[in-house]
Amino acid sequence: MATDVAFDARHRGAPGLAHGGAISAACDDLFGFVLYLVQEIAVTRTLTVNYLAPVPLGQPHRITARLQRRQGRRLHLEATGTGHDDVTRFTAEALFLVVDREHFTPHGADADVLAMFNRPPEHR
Ligand SMILES: CCCCCCCCCCCCCC(=O)SCCNC(=O)CCNC(=O)[C@H](O)C(C)(C)COP(=O)(O)OP(=O)(O)OC[C@H]1O[C@@H](n2cnc3c(N)ncnc32)[C@H](O)[C@@H]1OP(=O)(O)O
Repeated sequence: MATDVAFDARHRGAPGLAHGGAISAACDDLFGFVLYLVQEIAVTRTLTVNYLAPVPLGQPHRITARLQRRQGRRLHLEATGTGHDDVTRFTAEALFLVVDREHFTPHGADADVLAMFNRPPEHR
């Protein structure tokens, strides 16, 4: 699974650079899309981002994510963020835990929860 993202002024941390939280969110979000490929309902338990180099605003980066291994309910995912200049500026590792649909039903409208399992959400 891959996405191209160019962080912009909304994601600014230090002047001219993307905030680490925005980078982390982008990785977590893409991991959520990997779940559609592996056909598992799961949520993030841990997320570790390795910030290897500053990420300039306005420069497209390709984030690729994949399931690295599975161990029972535990899904180990990994991601890499690389600029068009071939510089890898961040990587991420996450542990997702498989949950039942009931994990979501107390919090969202039934139709919204059902729709989430039928198709990926609109890309934001
Ligand atoms: C079909 C396609 C559908 C796709 C759509 C999907 C939905 C999309 C959603 C989009 C999402 C997008 C992303 C988002 O934004 S997800 C949003 C952010 N995440 C959350 O809100 C999750 C909040 N946390 C929880 O709800 C609970 O903690 C969960 C449900 C995760 C686990 O609570 P639960 O009570 O169930 O489990 P447990 O605590 O007994 O642990 C279970 C097992 O795991 C082992 N363990 C725990 N920690 C670690 C660790 N650090 N290293 C190694 N192992 C660890 C633990 O020892 C145990 O092992 P075992 O004893 O069983 O052997």
